[in-house]
Amino acid sequence: MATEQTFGFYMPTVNLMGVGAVKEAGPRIKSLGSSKTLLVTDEGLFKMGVADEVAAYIREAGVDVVIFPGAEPNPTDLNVEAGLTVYKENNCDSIVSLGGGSSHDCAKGIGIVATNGGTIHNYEGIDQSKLGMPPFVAINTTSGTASEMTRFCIITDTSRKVKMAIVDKNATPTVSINDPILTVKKPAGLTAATGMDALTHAIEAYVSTAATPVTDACALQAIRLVSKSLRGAVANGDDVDARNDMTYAQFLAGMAFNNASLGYVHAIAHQLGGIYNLPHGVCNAVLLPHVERFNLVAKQERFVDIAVALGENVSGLSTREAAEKALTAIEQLSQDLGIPGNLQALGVKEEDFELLATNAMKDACSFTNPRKANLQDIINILAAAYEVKEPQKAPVTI
Ligand SMILES: NC(=O)c1ccc[n+]([C@@H]2O[C@H](COP(=O)([O-])OP(=O)(O)OC[C@H]3O[C@@H](n4cnc5c(N)ncnc54)[C@H](O)[C@@H]3O)[C@@H](O)[C@H]2O)c1
Ligand SMILES: [Fe+2]
Repeated sequence: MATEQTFGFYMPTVNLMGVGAVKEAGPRIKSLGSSKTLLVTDEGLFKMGVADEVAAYIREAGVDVVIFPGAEPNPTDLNVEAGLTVYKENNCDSIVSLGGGSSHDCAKGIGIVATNGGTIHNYEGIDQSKLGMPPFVAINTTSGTASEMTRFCIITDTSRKVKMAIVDKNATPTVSINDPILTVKKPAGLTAATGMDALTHAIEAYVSTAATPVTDACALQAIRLVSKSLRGAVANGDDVDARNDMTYAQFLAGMAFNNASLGYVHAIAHQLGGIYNLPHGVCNAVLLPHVERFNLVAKQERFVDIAVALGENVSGLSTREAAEKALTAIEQLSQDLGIPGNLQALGVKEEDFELLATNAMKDACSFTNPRKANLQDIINILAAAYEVKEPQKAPVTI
């Protein structure tokens, strides 16, 4: 008889998509009862003037704004502390995050500690907080992490050099906003990296031990959209149709992994981010074919579905041959996008493999990987991903 297990489905209450959606930020935060909001963003978007533009929409709606541009890429516990101080000193009563995963996760960290107290380290793991965050509108600009709609919050513990995975229903924003126009200025390298992050979310969710028919539908459509439009979005950033497809792809992938969770790609990538501060999407892209080669025996039929969703012709092939097509399609996509071919090119050191593997096995994302690995298996995956292959001609700058 099957073991009892309940599957939930989490996402924000309201999710706004499409050209012009960003203008809704003001009315939405106002309607949540706010009179003064903390706008959490990163330095890059602040310097580009995007934060001021969004602040103007919020002020137009009659809500005061304090901008905190202190979310660093791979945001840290120190960023959360600094943002929390600004939130409290200014008596803010809500949060708006603007940016990619780093801004949203930093903002979630601020929100969780603002209502629950303590420090962000207290909330590592699954559902460790008691209270919901303040009213929270998340505006996405990267089409990758889907953090604007997930209950995941990834914060680097600077003393341990570990990315803490905080998976908490209370970390879900109240409203998510995806306006493809905000993604048009993304450079090709960032588009490639964040797009591969979205693909990794979809694939890890599809082969996860917690997948359901609902998450499967989201994951497969996300993979189809990435296959259709990621190359185009990287080749021509002004292609709004490709950008729009990628906002839906990353959102659908978010719906999938927010509920089915992830696997060893993310569990290992979090450690690479924590130790070397590397871009999250690039780490995932390099690890993805190697982890899924390890996973192949666990879910062969599912890899056939992935191959088909990636546009591969599998007719006449055995299940095993067709499943392999998923791996070659992933590698071909990475190569077309100019993603670095191996971990060595990213500056990863072989002497760190054991520490990386040990910490990856403790990461909350590892629990739903379809094939159980021991320490040596993870070290072997790292070693395979480390090997030198053809150097890539980058649009990806790391
Ligand atoms: N919470 C989640 O569900 C979740 C899921 C996956 C990854 N993550 C985390 O998210 C982080 C990565 O986030 P990310 O990949 O979205 O990137 P990011 O937020 O770190 O941003 C990277 C850079 O892109 C710039 N940028 C952002 N939007 C831009 C735009 N439209 N035009 C030009 N430049 C732009 C930023 O200024 C920044 O310098 C990592 O810390 C990762 O661990 C979180
Ligand atoms: Fe990710």
